[in-house]
Amino acid sequence: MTVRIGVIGTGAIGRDHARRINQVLAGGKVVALSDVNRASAEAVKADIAPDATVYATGEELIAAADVDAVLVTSWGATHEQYVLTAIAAGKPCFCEKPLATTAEGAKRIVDAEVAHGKRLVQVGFMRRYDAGYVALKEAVQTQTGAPIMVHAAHRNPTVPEAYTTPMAIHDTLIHEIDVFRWLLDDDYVEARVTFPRSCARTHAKLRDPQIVTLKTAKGVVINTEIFVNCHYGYDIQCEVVGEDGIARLPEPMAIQLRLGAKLQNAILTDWKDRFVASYDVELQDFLKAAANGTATGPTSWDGYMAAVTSDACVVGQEREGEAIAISYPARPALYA
Ligand SMILES: NC(=O)C1=CN([C@@H]2O[C@H](COP(=O)(O)OP(=O)(O)OC[C@H]3O[C@@H](n4cnc5c(N)ncnc54)[C@H](O)[C@@H]3O)[C@@H](O)[C@H]2O)C=CC1
Ligand SMILES: O=C1[C@@H](O)[C@H](O)[C@@H](O)[C@H](O)[C@H]1O
Repeated sequence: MTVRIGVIGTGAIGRDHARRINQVLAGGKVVALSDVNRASAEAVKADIAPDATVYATGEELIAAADVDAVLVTSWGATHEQYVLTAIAAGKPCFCEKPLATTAEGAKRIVDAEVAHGKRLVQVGFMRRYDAGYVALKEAVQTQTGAPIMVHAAHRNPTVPEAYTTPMAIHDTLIHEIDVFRWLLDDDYVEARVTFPRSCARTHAKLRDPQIVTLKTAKGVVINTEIFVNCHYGYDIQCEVVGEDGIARLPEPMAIQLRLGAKLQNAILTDWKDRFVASYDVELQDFLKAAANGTATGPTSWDGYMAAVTSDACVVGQEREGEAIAISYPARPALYA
């Protein structure tokens, strides 16, 4: 079966996911596009999906009879409305992170999906599909003993002026928040944020870098440095310290050079290149489940837990150094 896909939001990642579905993956075809900037949807139609219909609104796209499943890749603040509409229509929906920009919004999606009674939503936490993280999880579960600490870093070379201090949590750390819950099979109970002096390359609305410390229910302490003007590259680091040993996330494959009296390894500079393979695998997973009218992979509950934790971290930014407690309701059986 070919799953007929509608894409809402055809900017950077929407365009890239449309390309994946039409040119890389099996079992899907982009038949519908929508963007508040119609010219953007028309450009994706011209370049990638010539047979697609361009709709004026995301709601019209979701209602279209020939759309079997939906990709929500618009700005974060608009995700909730489209995911709720897709659930109401009973259509599988892949939603880029964040699932919603508030924990209340994410909870409304959880409640709607639970009321529907079947999984329909996959959240775009692609790191769970990264071969390095999958291998790391295997090592943590089978070799290094019970985890005690995690040391991590999320570094971007630069961010635009519009990127503010809370975005370091909602837009950037959110990947670590999700992937460490999955990696450790654990939940968070506490968050704390500290700021060293800001780096010279940051701007007025951004305190950069920052260090977020999360504590889990099993007592693991996770320290993550978020440094989004690090200048030198896009660098994702993670080391899990266990009872018997230490497991470290592999570096992306790179040719090692012995050149000019130096031993060199190139470092990537763009998140698109770092996680290109995981985006392919996560969307292939979505197409496979959508063909059966359902969804697998990261759940609405995972999106909700990430939103609850993000909110606590943002409070932690406002109350530097203070431990902020994290609490949430019981997990519904749909997400067991
Ligand atoms: N998983 C990952 O690694 C990544 C995820 N993202 C997420 O994907 C989403 C989109 O990010 P980008 O593509 O980088 O942004 P972008 O700004 O390049 O594209 C977003 C598009 O959505 C459109 N849009 C905004 N509001 C809309 C609405 N109400 N209805 C329809 N279209 C609307 C905009 O006109 C724009 O074309 C964000 O939530 C972002 O956090 C982005 C980059 C990487
Ligand atoms: O989701 C992403 C971006 O929105 C975000 O700005 C980057 O920091 C992340 O590494 C990338 O994966």
